[in-house]
Amino acid sequence: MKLGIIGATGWLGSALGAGLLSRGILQPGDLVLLNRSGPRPDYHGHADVTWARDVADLVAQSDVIVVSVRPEDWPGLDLRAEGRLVLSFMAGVDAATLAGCSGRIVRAMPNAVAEIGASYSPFWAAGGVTEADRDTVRRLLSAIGTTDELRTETQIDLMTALPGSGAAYPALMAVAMAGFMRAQGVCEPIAWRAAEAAVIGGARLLEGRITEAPALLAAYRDYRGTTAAGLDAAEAAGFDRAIEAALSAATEKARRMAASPA
Ligand SMILES: NC(=O)C1=CN([C@@H]2O[C@H](COP(=O)(O)OP(=O)(O)OC[C@H]3O[C@@H](n4cnc5c(N)ncnc54)[C@H](O)[C@@H]3O)[C@@H](O)[C@H]2O)C=CC1
Ligand SMILES: O=C(O)[C@@H]1CCC=N1
Repeated sequence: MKLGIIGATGWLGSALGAGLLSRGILQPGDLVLLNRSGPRPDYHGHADVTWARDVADLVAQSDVIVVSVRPEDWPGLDLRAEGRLVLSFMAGVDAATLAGCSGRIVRAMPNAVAEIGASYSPFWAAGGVTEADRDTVRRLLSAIGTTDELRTETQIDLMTALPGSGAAYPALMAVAMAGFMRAQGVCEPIAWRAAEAAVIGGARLLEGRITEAPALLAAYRDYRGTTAAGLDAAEAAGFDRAIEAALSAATEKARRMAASPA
């Protein structure tokens, strides 16, 4: 299978290319790449990939096409992909808009954790996408982590808001936590290490058992110690409401982008 990646040296396109090659899912000769800055002598340690001249050249050489450009760059792309499977990573560009390229459309929502092969990238398939296409999509997405098929396209906007945000909310928490420590006179490196202990160490304890989060919270509350006091104060200050507002705002933004394409 020849895979064309439009935006092959961008954040996600590059992570996908790296994952496909390092995991041996595709060979360098299977990749047809396009970016705006032109061919590079080395693509993740490989010289023998194909660099397309333009979008039409990429389509002509590819069976499957990944669109990994920013949503605002979609209208200028002029993608004509009749008979091809088109896998879009774009937030807020819906299937009705993508249908203009005449390909078989799948939308996936990866995240920046693709960089370390641990993205959760759920996908949704439009009409006309075959079971073989779905297998292809699962195989491609396995290069950057895990996936599930979603039943409705509207859920892509929700996934854009949550897993799509990648490391953003952990980073937001880390900045607030380290900021508190510094404000209390803790030196910079120790403030960051303290935040890392809570954000990364705590997350590692939950890895693979996230459904146990409510039980873990209950255990801290039952302990009736300092953490229980902190949890109560966070809730009283609107922690849940802040998360809800964040996810609602991001989902709404994705929906607005789809409603009025650039
Ligand atoms: N970065 C993230 O965390 C996430 C991004 N996405 C979606 O993935 C898509 C890609 O995002 P990023 O990789 O972050 O963007 P990026 O800006 O890092 O990469 C996009 C690349 O596309 C290239 N490009 C733009 N127009 C082009 C054209 N006409 N021909 C060839 N190359 C072109 C740009 O030069 C750039 O290298 C976006 O649509 C975004 O909504 C989805 C989930 C998470
Ligand atoms: O912030 C963004 O727009 C990108 C797309 C989806 C998640 N991250």
